[in-house]
Amino acid sequence: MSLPLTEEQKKKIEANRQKALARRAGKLLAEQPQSTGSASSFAASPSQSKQGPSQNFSRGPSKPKSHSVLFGQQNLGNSSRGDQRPHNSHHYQLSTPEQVQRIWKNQEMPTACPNQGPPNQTTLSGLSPPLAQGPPNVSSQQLFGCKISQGHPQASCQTELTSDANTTDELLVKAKSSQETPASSSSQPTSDLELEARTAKPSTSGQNTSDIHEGRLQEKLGTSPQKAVSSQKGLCVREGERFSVKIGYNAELLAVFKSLPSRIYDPTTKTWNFSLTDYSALLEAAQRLHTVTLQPLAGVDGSSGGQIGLPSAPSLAFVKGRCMLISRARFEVDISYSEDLIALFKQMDSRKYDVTTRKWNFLLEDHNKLITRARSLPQVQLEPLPKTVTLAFSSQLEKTSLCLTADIPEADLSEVDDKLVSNLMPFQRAGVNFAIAKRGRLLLADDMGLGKTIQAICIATFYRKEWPLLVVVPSSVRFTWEQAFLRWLPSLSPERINVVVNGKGCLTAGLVNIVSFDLLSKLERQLKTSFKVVIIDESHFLKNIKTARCRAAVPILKVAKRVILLSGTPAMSRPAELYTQIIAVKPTFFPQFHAFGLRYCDAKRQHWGWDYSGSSNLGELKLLLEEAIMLRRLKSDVLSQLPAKQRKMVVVAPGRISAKARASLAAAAKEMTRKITKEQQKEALIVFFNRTAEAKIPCVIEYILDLLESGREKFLVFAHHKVVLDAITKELERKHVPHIRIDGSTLSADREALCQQFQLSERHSVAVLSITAANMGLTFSSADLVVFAELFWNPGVLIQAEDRVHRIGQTSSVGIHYLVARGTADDYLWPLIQEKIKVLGEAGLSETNFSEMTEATNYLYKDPKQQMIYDLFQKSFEEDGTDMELLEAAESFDPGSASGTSGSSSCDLGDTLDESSLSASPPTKRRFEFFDNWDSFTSPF
Ligand SMILES: Nc1ncnc2c1ncn2[C@@H]1O[C@H](COP(=O)(O)OP(=O)(O)OP(=O)(O)O)[C@@H](O)[C@H]1O
Repeated sequence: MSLPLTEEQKKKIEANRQKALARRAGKLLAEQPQSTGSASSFAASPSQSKQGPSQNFSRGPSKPKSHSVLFGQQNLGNSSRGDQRPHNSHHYQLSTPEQVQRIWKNQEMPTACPNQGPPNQTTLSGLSPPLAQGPPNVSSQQLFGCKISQGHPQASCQTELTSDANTTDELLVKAKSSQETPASSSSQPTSDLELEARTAKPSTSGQNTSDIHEGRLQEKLGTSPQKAVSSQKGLCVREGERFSVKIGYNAELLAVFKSLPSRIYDPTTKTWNFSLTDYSALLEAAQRLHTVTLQPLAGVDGSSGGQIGLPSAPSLAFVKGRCMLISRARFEVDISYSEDLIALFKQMDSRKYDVTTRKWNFLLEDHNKLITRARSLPQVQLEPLPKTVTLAFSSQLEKTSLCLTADIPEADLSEVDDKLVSNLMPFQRAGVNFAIAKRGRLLLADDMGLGKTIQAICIATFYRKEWPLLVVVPSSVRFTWEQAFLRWLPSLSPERINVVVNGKGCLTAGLVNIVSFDLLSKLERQLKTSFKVVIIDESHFLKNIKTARCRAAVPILKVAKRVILLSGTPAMSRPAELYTQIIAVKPTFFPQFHAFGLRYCDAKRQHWGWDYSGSSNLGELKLLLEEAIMLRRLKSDVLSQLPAKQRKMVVVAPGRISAKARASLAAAAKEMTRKITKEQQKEALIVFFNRTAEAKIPCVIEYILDLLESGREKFLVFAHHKVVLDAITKELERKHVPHIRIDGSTLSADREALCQQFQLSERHSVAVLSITAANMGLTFSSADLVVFAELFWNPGVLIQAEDRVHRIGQTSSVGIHYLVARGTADDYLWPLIQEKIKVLGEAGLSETNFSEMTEATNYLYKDPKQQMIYDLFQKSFEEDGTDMELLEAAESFDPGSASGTSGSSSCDLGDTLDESSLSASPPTKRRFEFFDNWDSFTSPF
């Protein structure tokens, strides 16, 4: 109990109170006898007593009397503008920049505050990270190592705040003298000086610093430091509907924490947090602990006694929050309750209150007005929308259009080849309009298979006057792009297209230059002048700035006038992956990654640096990207415009076929053109067919790996030769890609189970299937892509195989990719298939038209020998029994053998496979189940 004060004591107290230290006052309070319970009231803002989470506060018995005032004010003027998030509020702040600098110089510890500038950037509010509360089951010894480093495992035991010690000590001495009497807890308001003294000792663990100072103080006073260090200081910090306690490890307090029902331990900040309903109980329990002094929530008194005659909390209430975009037209304010702010909100004509989120939202045109007026409220700190957002939506900020979609004008495409323009589907035309409205800089992120290629060619052609054009693509699709240019731009002569095939190629040899990512990084130094128009296919390949491909592409994109990025999966797992693509399109958007990371990657400071792997404010990010950079349509959005099946001929890179494989192919082709017996010719054809399989393996694997890297999750790969099936499965195993395999050796009983396994799999999955053994009777409708690694001479079988995914249960448009390698048997098989389909179509037996994909394949049969081979193919595959011979040859083909139907060693297969992948497999039970099922030529739908 306090003794009555004499007049003289009161005067002395009044004189010194202005310089008293908060810590000392807290200590004195902790030493006061506890009062008995009575009904508590929240002395914080009146608003809190009327509305908001505080309405739910449980009312508890008596509380410490002056904590909330002594610690309740913060030096608001020093708050960093970026420091908006309640859970990052800082509790010890310095009064002057000089103090800040002095302290910072002595402070090497990284902070845990995500609201700071980039790593190593010194800012005021970074000075006081939350005190580390010992995690469960971790002793203080383990956690802190030594006393001074308490609060942060990284803290140096040598930490000393020498530079400001004199100033602080002086204040402490004065404070001490003022506290010689119990009147130090008197009812006078806390002065600025007192606050200054209190806040002049920031540290990573508040307590450490103050302990040092108090230790010095005790030394100066010749008293024992025992008392000064006996009580551990901490404080409560409001975080929306909850509050956290920032304090070093204290076993007794930890036991209290664990007794509270709403407790949550946050391992990132190493603090405990609680529901406000447990606030009174916690303060009361902490009050009983002699080893702990807890600063209550700013402006809130959870006790019955409340304040010790000091001004009540309304004037101390302080709220921080920020604006978030919630649609093209509106933004929302995310902030805790403030009566003044609500009054301001109510002045806004466009105000709306969302009862679900319990937040207010406004038209964008009210944004600037609201922010300006909120700045005049001293206890409100409202962060505006980021500059990038306000710039992107500047027209709405001036005057909000209520239109929820941007008005995109129709582009004039009269200069673009009519063949292309007239073939654009309506949504593709809209995509081209969007791109041109964005002046040729965009990320076209349409779902896979929606025809990004045709749109990109159209957009690039709109800027044809600025060509030469650079097209950077995954290596496996270089020739597919060449085909697409030839197909859609008849005005472009084939010689003007330059596909760079190796490191000796020239990047600028054509009007259209197509290069792989990897070759670009080798050849980019060739560039003397910049490309003004650049297309990047699968632009998510650039997601990691540290990769060679990204380092090569980004400088080219920076200087290009038009940048057309294409990706069906621009970010596969986290927003951070979008960053390079965003700055490639708009370098002025978030020029520093850290700002992007703070807002959209939930950036968190860890002991090793910043962690940007999270995600935050995704709704706003999506709106921002869609407004300024990105166009994304899903298949489901445009399904009515899509055909049920979209076939694509993928010309696989001939460069991948090794010289030796090519030589053996040429030898086999030559053999077929010799005047030999029918039997010999057939044998030569089988060799040619087998050599084709062997030669295609590296290209096939490259293509499959590119698909996986592009985010294709589930697809079917059909092949015919066992050696191809083996190589694919081996590679998938090596890459740990889940897959199933069904071939001639799979038992009937297992087929359905494997099929179900694939159907139900939610992750990546590839079904590796034999064309002949798995082309019918199985349903794989959970996939929407089929890849034919090899061609098969019987189109009926191919279409049956396609229909494993295109069947009842399929809700999407299905993509079919035929991998075709030039200079192989595919040169003959492909037209053979087309020819057969044509005949069937004429007979009304097929709606399928393969030829629509192959208009540009006019390289065939310029040579009479090629015609001879084609004739042989035609004859052989029409004769009864040939199928069986070819099938058996495919099954038993062993690339390592020296027989007439094999020959070269496995090292002929190119540079992506190791020898063992092609080793002969044990004999298997043959099972050729296919037969012509002409019914399947008509769509089941
Ligand atoms: N307007 C069109 N007319 C005819 N065919 C089209 C049209 N649009 C797309 N296609 C065809 O659809 C198939 C898929 O197109 P494309 O390869 O451009 O898709 P994508 O969006 O790039 O897919 P992915 O992301 O998988 O690469 C191709 O065979 C293409 O020729």
